[in-house]
Amino acid sequence: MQTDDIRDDVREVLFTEQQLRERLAEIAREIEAEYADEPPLLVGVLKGAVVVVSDLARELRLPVHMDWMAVSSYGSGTTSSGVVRILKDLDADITGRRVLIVEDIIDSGLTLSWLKANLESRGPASVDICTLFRKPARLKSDIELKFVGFDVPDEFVVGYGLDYDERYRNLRDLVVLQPHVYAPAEA
Ligand SMILES: O=P(O)(O)OC[C@H]1O[C@H](OP(=O)(O)OP(=O)(O)O)[C@H](O)[C@@H]1O
Ligand code: HPA
Ligand SMILES: [Mg+2]
Repeated sequence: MQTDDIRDDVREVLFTEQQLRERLAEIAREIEAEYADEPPLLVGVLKGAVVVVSDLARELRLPVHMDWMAVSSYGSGTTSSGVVRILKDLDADITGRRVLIVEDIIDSGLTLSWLKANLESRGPASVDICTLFRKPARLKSDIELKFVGFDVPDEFVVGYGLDYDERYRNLRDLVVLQPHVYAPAEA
C-alpha cells in the first residue's frame, strides 16, 4: 500500500538533499578541470538522470551543451534484464566531440556499458561517465567510471530522480522505502 504523502513511505534517508548538493559541487570542480580546453556535451540518460543533470549543469561554470537519450532495461521491476532498447536517440552528432554521459545510478552497469560502446561507435573524441550513485555489490561489468558521487548499499533506492514503478523521483533525498510499499494490495 502506498500513501498520499511520498515522505511517509520512507524507511531511511541515505543521503540528504544537502549532502547531494555538496558532492555534486565537488564533482563539478573535477569536471571543470578535466574539460577546461573543450567543454563536454552532457548526455543525460532519461528519466532517472534528469534531476542530476539539472543540478550538475547549473553547478558547472563551463559552457556545456546538453542532450538526452532514453534507454530502457528495467521496465517496472527492480532488477536489470540486461536487454537495452533505445527509446530516444541523441539529437546531436557527436563525431569528434567530447561526451560525458551523466547517470543517476550504476547498478549492474549493464545499461551503461552498452550505452558507452554505442556512443563510442559514433566517432567521438572521448566518452566518459559521471554517475551520482554506484552500487558496488551488484556491478557485473568492469566499466570505467570517471566521476562517482557516492557508493550505496545493495538495496533498492529511490528519490533524487530514481523511481520505483515511476513514483518517488521527486523526493529530495536518496532513500530506502518501507517494505509495505512493495507489498501487494490486499484483495
Ligand atoms: O546499471 P544498471 O543495472 O543497468 O541500472 C542502471 C539504470 O537503471 C535505471 O534506469 P531505468 O532503466 O530504470 O529507467 P529510468 O531512468 O527511466 O528509471 C537507472 O536510471 C540507470 O539508467
Ligand atoms: O536502486 C535502484 N533504484 C531505482 N532505480 C534503479 N535502477 C537501478 N538500480 C536502481
Ligand atoms: Mg528506473
